[in-house]
Amino acid sequence: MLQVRGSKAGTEQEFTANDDSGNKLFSGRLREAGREKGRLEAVVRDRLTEERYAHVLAVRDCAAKLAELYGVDREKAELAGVLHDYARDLPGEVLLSLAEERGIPFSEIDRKVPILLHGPVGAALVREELGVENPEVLDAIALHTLGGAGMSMLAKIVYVADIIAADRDFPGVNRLRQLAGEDLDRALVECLATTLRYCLERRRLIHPQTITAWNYYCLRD
Ligand SMILES: Nc1ncnc2c1ncn2[C@@H]1O[C@H](COP(=O)(O)OP(=O)(O)O)[C@@H](O)[C@H]1O
Repeated sequence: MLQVRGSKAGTEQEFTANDDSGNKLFSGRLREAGREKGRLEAVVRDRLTEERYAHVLAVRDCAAKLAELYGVDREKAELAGVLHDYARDLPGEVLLSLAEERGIPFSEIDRKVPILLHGPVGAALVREELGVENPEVLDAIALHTLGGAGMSMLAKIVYVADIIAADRDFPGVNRLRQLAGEDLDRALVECLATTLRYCLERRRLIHPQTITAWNYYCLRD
């Protein structure tokens, strides 16, 4: 479990967290977000629908298990898991204007499907609002929907966990879960394939970043 220490000061709380080696992952002042003092989850819960919050907890737990399995820092995996959908319930026009204000690049496809910006915008917001500083955690949040070339182990774990978490239910998910327990890179490729197949079958747009990721990992297979 992510250790987040909170100390009440007026209507704000000071949050800090360290990784397994004691390095600071983040510290920041947050407005008091709920009755569970000191719990980052409460901050996230207030931003999301009930269903989305349940998904976030499932991704956190799945990412923690994968991190243990693959020797990745569990605290970072839990932090990225809890925060990955921080911007997921913001309206499309808000995501676009937040991206524009922060100089986050976006394409014609992002303009058409602005929800695809919730990863990079979420990463920017958790840095600004929660003081999350760890670049690997921020990167994992930014890449969790579209993937990308040269992902870190942490980013791969969060990407895969988002697709195979306990709340997900679609044909083939159990095979992906089994694969994730055996070979993270193969699981990543199969999860990318699942997303691409999903979009193709519905004749949806496909973001080029996911195609870049697909080609990158297929070339390395
Ligand atoms: N690479 C992609 N290109 C285009 N659309 C995508 C891509 N990846 C995901 N999507 C679509 O974007 C929406 C949001 O994705 P995501 O947040 O991962 O889904 P979910 O709501 O299941 O958590 C979904 O409708 C999904 O199908």
